[in-house]
Amino acid sequence: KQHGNQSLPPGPTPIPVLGTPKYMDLSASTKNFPKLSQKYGSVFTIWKMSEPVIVLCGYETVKEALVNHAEQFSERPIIPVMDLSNEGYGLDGRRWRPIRRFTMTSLRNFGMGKMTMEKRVLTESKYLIQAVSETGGKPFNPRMFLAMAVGNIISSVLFGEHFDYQDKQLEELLSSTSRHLCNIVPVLLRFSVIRQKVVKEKLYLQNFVMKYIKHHKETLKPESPRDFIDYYLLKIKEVEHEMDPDFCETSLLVIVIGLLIAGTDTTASTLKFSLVLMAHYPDVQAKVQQEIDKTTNSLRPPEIMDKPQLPYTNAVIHEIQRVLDLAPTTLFHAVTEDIKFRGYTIPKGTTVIPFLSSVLFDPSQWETPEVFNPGHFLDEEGQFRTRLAFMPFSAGKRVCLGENLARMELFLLFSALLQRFTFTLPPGTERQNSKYLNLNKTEIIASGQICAVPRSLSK
Ligand code: HEM
Repeated sequence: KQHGNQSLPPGPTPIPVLGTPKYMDLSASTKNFPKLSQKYGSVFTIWKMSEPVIVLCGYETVKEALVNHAEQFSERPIIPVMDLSNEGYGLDGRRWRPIRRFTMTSLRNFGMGKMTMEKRVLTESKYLIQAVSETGGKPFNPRMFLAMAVGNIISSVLFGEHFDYQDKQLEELLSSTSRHLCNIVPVLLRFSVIRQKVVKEKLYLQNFVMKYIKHHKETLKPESPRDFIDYYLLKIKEVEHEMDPDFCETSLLVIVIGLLIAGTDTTASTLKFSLVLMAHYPDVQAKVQQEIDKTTNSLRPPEIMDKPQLPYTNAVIHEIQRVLDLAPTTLFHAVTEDIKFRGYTIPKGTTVIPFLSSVLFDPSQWETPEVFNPGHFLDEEGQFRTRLAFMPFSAGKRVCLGENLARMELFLLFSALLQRFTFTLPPGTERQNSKYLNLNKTEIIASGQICAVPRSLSK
């Protein structure tokens, strides 16, 4: 197809002005994109009105773009909802590079010191276990508890706050962040998002976070930063002599809100899906429990240092993330300059969609792509093996900034819960196969119920 005098990848013919609206409906992308890819190949063009949008399919293609041409594919198109009030500072704004670098380093620093990230997660897992045990084995939807646990972890990291599970503030915060994320991650599209509402939620989040920034400024001790806001405030002081510093209170506010939105519902939904899946696959669950019992001797919750002794558990968590495919079209990318890719020309600024589903289900990469199979991540000796096509966090310069935290949360919370409880389907509910589970993810995450039957820990 000709766009100007350059050759774009092929694709369905756009309707003048409207483009290809059918294919811009991302909630249908898992259905539509494979068909388009079959017809036009692993790189094709769809149209958002009169703007071309390039879709990348399959492990080889996505890797070639995001990893081999990482720099060129590292830009973001402007997402109006996100751009509303961030004044160019957000992680998708013009100034993302230094802010992203700083944020990653500070999150990594929480791996050290008194209150390590692991300790924060382990502390929270106790509250979660308590809340789950109070359901007394009766059917319940664990979604809210999981969101509260994960919300508490990120708020402890960002501003040192732990909320009680009954606290209305936490509930408000969670529903606010979750409605925001729905705009971005189609599998989480449960609520109809009205623009006005988004603006209101944003204001709520702004006021909420501003209160903490104010309090932190008043109580900051430069020699002992307590959390992310403290680190950031110190950085602001360090660069305040600069003419137009990237680090200022506006960018702090934008980043903290961004982290709250990106860091809560993603992990909580993955955990929710994990528990329901375990109820549908009792053999897998029993094997995980056996491995955990053997390693921890039934007494203490699993820790990160146990991971090498828990290859099966680790494989199960990876396989859950693969089949969940939480962000099928990830966040949009854009190219930094005119580039040649696979014989085509993609003009500077063009939106690019790396279609992660097509990587996580790529038949050339997975033995049984459509089937839940922890064996994908195990070698012949039953040891854990990484797979290059495991990209639920995407890849390259824009790979999920919270990947380490998310993986730590998934491992610690999932294994702590399975150590204490056996998750079963409510009486009268039938077990389902991979196909059903694949087709009903949104429903399962939103409203699926399970029972948590306490296990008797021997010794
Ligand atoms: C299971 C949990 C999670 C999944 C599956 C996930 C997945 C993703 C994906 C696919 C992207 C887009 C990458 C791209 O553009 O190619 C992303 C971006 C991002 N994630 Fe996550 N994420 C998770 C948890 C978290 C957590 C816990 C945090 C916060 C601490 C977080 C913070 C972010 C941020 C800030 C970005 C934007 C990065 C940038 O634009 O430079 N995520 N995530």
